[in-house]
Parts: sequence; C-alpha cells; structure tokens
Amino acid sequence: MNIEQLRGILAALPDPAFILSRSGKYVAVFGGRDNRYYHDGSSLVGKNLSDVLKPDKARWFLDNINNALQSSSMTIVEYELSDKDVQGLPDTGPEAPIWFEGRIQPLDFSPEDEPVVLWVASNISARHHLEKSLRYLSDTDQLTGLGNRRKLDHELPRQFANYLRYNTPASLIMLDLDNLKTINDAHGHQVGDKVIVAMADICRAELRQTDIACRFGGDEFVIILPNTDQEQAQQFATRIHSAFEQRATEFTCEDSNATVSIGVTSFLDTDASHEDTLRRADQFLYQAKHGGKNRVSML
Ligand SMILES: Nc1nc2c(ncn2[C@@H]2O[C@H](COP(=O)(O)OP(=O)(O)OP(=O)(O)O)[C@@H](O)[C@H]2O)c(=O)[nH]1
Repeated sequence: MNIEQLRGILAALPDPAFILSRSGKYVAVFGGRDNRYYHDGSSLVGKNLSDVLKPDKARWFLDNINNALQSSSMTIVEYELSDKDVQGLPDTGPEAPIWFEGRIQPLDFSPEDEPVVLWVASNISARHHLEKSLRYLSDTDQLTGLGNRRKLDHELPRQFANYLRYNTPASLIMLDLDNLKTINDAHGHQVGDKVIVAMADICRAELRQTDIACRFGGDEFVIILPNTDQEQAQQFATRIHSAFEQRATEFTCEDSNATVSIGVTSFLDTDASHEDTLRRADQFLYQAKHGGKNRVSML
C-alpha cells in the first residue's frame, strides 16, 4: 500500500483521531468527516488545547494525555463537549453537546520533539442518553417519581459510609400513610394512588437537593437527610406532617382520615451499619402507629 492510499484510509476513519503532544498541541487530525456525528477538526492542527478550550477543560485534556503517557498504556475517558466549547470549529455538525468516549494511546515516536498520543474521540451520545434513562427508570418509582427501594438500597449504605468517614450528622425519616386501606375501600384504588402521590409531592417540595426520598413499599416512604441532625430532622418531619394534614383533607372519608405516621432517627456511633439505623426508624414508626397514628415519633 502506498502513502497516498494510507492517507486515504486515515481520512476515511469514521471517528476523529487526534495526534496530541504532551504540551497540548494538535499535531494532526484524521477522519471523523461525517458531520452528522462530528465537527470537522482539521482547523485545529497547529493550535494548542489552551488556544481553543477554556482553561479548566484544557487542563483536563492535558492531565489525561499525561496520565496515558505515564502509564504507557491506553486509557479510556468519557466527557461532554460541544462545538461552542472549542473555538474555531465550523458550525456544521451536531448542534447539541456530544458525549465522547476518548481512547488515548501513547505513541512510541515523537514527531515534534515531544511525546504524543493518539486520541480517538467516538461519539457515544446515543449510548450515554440510553444509559441515563435506564438508570433513571431502574431507580425511580413509577407512581410517584421518587426513588424506589433499589435506589434506597444503593444510597443508604453510601450515606452511612459518608457519616463514618466525615462524622457529619445525617438522619433518616420513615413514614407510613394511615388508613390507606379504608380510603381505597371507600373511594377506590385510584384515590388511594392520589394520596400516595400527594405525599410524594410534599416530600419533593420540602426536600433540599441533597435529600433523598424513596418509596419504600406500598404506602411507606424513607427519606435520607444528609448533614441533618436529630433536631433539624424533627423539624423537617413536623413540617411534612402538617403539610400533609392540610393537603389530605380532600381525601377524608366518613370513618377515616388520610394522615401520616412518622418515625425519625439519626445515624449513631453505636450503629454497626445502616441497617441498625433503618431498624430504629422503623421502631419509631411502629411507636407512632401504636401511639394512635397521625404523629411524629423519635428519640
Ligand atoms: N391505592 C394504592 N394502595 C396501595 C398501594 N400500595 C399499597 N396500597 C395499599 O395500602 C395499604 C397498606 O397497608 P397498611 O399500611 O397495613 O394499611 P393502612 O390502612 O394504611 O393501615 P395503617 O398503616 O395501620 O393505618 C394496603 O391496603 C395496600 O393495598 C398503591 O400503590 N396504591
């Protein structure tokens, strides 16, 4: 095969392949000509990452180039980039930001007196969005849009590990709707569903971004409150309790009110695992139920 044919093959590569030097120079760009997937990067040749990218992004690329060179093996990274992030790219190409998988392979020659890598950037946007929606679906309760039991099983040990590591307080609220069976029987299952959704809406409205509310089972919810001590958790639980009391009057039936019972606790040094905390929250919930329902119970 002659040099012209090799050139043709490089130009025909479906994904763009960049030769990048250790100091961040675009030494050469091959392939990636299909503008349904990529912007033409040929104008970048001769420029430096720091000429075309914002400083933090340029630094990230340089770090990855250096990691690959130091490890002498291929490294794989995922990142998001749009044509607006890279100065000087033509407008023709995808409008939305692209998710890339970058495969960074050190090369054993130095065309510009410094080591270089081959950085192949593949458009994985479709896969990324699919993975994101699968993750969302598998972690989300369909009826309420809150996290599901699986999400709780993932988050609770993580939050307990954070508590042990950083020794910052964190609390747990377990709540169970009262009399849902009677409401279902009196008004129908769909109204019962609305009561569950009303509770979820209140949780969502009251939560901070870092709080995690999950539907634990039928009419039972668990809320993890990071950076929250027992007293703050109690205030939060009381707020949820009153908000639900006001909201739920619309679901009241002759012999039963839609109310909620709540157990509150915090991670304690004596807890061997998150399961001890969850068990204690459940005990307080049990106490609230057996104390006459429609109340908050805690230490
Ligand atoms: N509408 C509706 N009802 C549900 C759903 N999941 C569970 N339930 C019902 O909720 C009730 C939960 O059981 P319990 O907590 O023992 O019933 P409860 O009447 O709330 O009793 P207390 O908690 O003691 O007040 C059962 O009757 C379930 O059929 C759901 O998704 N929608």
